[in-house]
Amino acid sequence: MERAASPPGAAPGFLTVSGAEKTFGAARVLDGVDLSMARGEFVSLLGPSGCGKTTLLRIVAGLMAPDRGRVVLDGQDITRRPPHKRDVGVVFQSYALFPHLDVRANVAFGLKARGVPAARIGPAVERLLSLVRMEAYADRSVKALSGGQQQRVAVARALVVGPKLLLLDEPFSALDRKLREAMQIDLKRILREVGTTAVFVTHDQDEALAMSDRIAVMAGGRIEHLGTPEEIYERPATAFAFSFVGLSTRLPGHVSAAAGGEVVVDTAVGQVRAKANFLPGSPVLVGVRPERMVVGNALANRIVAPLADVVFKGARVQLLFHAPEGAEIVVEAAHLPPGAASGYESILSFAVEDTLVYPAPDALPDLGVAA
Ligand SMILES: Nc1ncnc2c1ncn2[C@@H]1O[C@H](COP(=O)(O)OP(=O)(O)OP(=O)(O)O)[C@@H](O)[C@H]1O
Repeated sequence: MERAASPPGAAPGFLTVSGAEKTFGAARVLDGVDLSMARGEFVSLLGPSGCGKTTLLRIVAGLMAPDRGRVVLDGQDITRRPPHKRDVGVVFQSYALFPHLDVRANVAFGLKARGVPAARIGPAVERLLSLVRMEAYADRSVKALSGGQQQRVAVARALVVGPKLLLLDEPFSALDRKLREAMQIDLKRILREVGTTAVFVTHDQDEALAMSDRIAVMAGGRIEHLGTPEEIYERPATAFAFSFVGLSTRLPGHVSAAAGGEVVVDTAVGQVRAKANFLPGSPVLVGVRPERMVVGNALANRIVAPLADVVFKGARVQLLFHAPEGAEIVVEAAHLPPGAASGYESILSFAVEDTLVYPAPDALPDLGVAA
């Protein structure tokens, strides 16, 4: 997977949000958020509807003041600075272009407003139009553009003034899937070329995994895990992050033995071992990714469950097994096991190292409205 890497040796701290809190009435929407980003980095805020992503973005943009906390950009405390004095560009889901202006005038707008001489505006606008591949549409009214084209113009308009930071709030959510994927690749290329630091709000985990240097998984006004896509997927820090990102098997259980950094967990479908530290008797949630589980007894942890359903995914198949108490076991395999049919009792196995264990949430995590 190719990602725009942060410049070598770049330390976090180009953008720092510390202790951000925001309450609306009785609702605490941000509950002490800390976020530190390196120059040139692309970070996605990922989480279910209402978790506070947009509120955090608006605080960084200066469109809303935090009740507590600070925002520092490139060494300057901008917490109380108005939006237009922050050097921050914003692209929203709705394109918010000026409908009475053509594409070129929309992109030129920010430079004109800053009193940049006309001789410098022309080349800057042409460069941005070429970057977003909209040169051929420069004279067209923005009303005569498709959604994807309008969003390209919105990105060009935000970048033309050379902001230190670009904030994007679900910019592709109105686009169909194919166009959205094309725009993701394009935006990555554009930001790499300009080297702009960006914060990207999405509730679409595939989008976050595909685009980000790091992802901040948010829930209930907090960042649950901030890490690279690989870290977030392979070693999520919390049961929520594990459950929200990717498909997963989640089995409730109790620790029956613990020694030397390893635990044994009793689940409704069998005993499993994992590398973790919990006291015996602790209620836990065992987690396994679908591609880490195999049909058959090849690996050390073995459970038995009946096959409930098969979902063909083209090159792969997803096998769904039922565990008691409503838990579902998901296995991704290259092909259907011979003789597999609904109700077929199977041994499923997975490695001790691939078995994740979390403190049992009060209830299985509420994933909100996923993409
Ligand atoms: N100005 C406001 N006044 C009152 N409540 C607000 C205000 N802005 C946001 N909220 C509430 O704060 C919570 C978090 O909103 P926010 O827009 O940050 O969530 P989000 O994670 O971006 O969700 P979504 O993906 O649905 O946009 C929501 O419950 C929302 O209703």
